[in-house]
Amino acid sequence: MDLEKRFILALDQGTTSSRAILFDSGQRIVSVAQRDFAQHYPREGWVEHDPMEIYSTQAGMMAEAVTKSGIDPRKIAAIGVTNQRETAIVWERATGRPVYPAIVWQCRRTAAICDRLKAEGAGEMIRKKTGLLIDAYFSATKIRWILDEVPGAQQRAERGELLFGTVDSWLIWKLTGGAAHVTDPTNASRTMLYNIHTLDWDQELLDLLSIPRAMLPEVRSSSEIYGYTDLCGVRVPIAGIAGDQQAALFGQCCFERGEAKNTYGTGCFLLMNMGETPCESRNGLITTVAVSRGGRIQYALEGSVFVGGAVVQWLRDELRLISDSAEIGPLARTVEDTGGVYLVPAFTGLGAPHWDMYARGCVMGLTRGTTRAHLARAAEESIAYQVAELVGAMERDTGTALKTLNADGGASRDGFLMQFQADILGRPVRRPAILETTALGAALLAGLAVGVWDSTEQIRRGRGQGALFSPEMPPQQRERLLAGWSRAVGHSRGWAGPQA
Ligand SMILES: Nc1ncnc2c1ncn2[C@@H]1O[C@H](COP(=O)(O)OP(=O)(O)O)[C@@H](O)[C@H]1O
Ligand SMILES: O=P(O)(O)OC[C@H](O)CO
Repeated sequence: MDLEKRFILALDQGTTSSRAILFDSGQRIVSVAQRDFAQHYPREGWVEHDPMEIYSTQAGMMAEAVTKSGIDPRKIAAIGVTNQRETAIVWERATGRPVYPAIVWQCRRTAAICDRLKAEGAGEMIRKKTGLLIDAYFSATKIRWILDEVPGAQQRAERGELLFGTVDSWLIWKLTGGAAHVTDPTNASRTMLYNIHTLDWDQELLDLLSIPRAMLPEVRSSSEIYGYTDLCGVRVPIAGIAGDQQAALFGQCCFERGEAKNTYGTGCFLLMNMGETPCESRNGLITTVAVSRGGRIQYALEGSVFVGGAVVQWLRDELRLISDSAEIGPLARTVEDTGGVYLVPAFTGLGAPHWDMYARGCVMGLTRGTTRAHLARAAEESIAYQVAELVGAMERDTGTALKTLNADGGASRDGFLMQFQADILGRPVRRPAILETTALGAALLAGLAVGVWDSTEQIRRGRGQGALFSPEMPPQQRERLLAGWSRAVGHSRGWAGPQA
């Protein structure tokens, strides 16, 4: 019997769904299983997930992807894990029970803790050590909130009874039956507790937020065996971890300094590989770890937009303007422009480059003639404008122009969006043949650890061609539209601030 281990299973635990994708050693998708899970919005600006549902959907999809493929699980060489980042989970070491729902990266409940840190003048120290700006986005203040609000949690954490993890740690702890409490630098660098220069949890930051070190996972590389799990009756190593945006960077073959990608998922995340030297942003971007592999670390410059494809979901689920996400592009195409309408989807504040926790969404320029097609188009365009702002900031920081934007993620299926993105950037947008670059990145990291692939050069050689969208919009029109966008953003700023 041929039992050559030439398949890799990627677990892609995203903000809105848990996915498992089986790849073969030719980097081709063999099977996909995906399930959405519940989003909880208990108060204005709050976002929570149920950690048990994160785990059960992910474990279910893992088994389903294997069953669907019909492949003998003994041929699966390893599992790679990639995940929504920053989302904070605290659970009991003894029972595995979460003490509170997962506080999701989008959640704004810790804005007041962030304001306090800023007022204490911690911003510069935090930026220097972590590469981040103080924002409710990152995990640290979410952990602080749980330790404050769950009775007895601080004392229990100090006694070593509670564990913290981002979603990767939580899943791996569950999948290994509590044997591995680990993470990797790409996830650790999103917590605001990890020093990206010493590559360790930072005691000064832990003291600042009174977070006991005993809660934190061990930080290992992004590509090595962390432990084993039972996959359909077979013991399979878990051998890759990366936060989803860093996984997509790797999955897009951005292995070298200067290579960049933008993922259009729930949010939009532009990352550029900066090589082995971290680059400090002066334009509202953050510095983060791109990957840690074979004793080497690479850094990335990142621009994070909180609401990207999520604006499409909002039109579908809340406004009910469309019944399926795929309808938005064709609907937007039915009008030549938005009729002067701008939609700023600052539903959970604004991320890069504005970093305004108190911004809220607005629609500007409505007239009697505004139709649902105009609104749909304005929503689509808002995704591209936000990404254009990131590209501008990145180009100012690095002093080099991006020749082509590599795109991926669920909303990059949308041809209208890709074309408008190319138009508004005045640069071509390249979409790869496999849009599941996040899962692919995790699979590659795991496969490299167990010898399915030998090198990144081999991986790059194995890539097919994708689609190219070339800019067609005249420059004057582009500038006029971008100026309108800036004015609209101005109206959304500070709306829900402490004075409001
Ligand atoms: N055909 C489409 N056109 C526009 N947006 C889409 C389309 N298909 C999916 N999306 C959007 O893409 C997002 C999902 O992308 P995905 O990469 O799966 O996200 P995540 O990993 O954040 O859960 C959703 O916000 C959805 O609205
Ligand atoms: O779930 P996604 O793909 O939108 O990614 C979420 C990010 O990791 C948040 O930083």
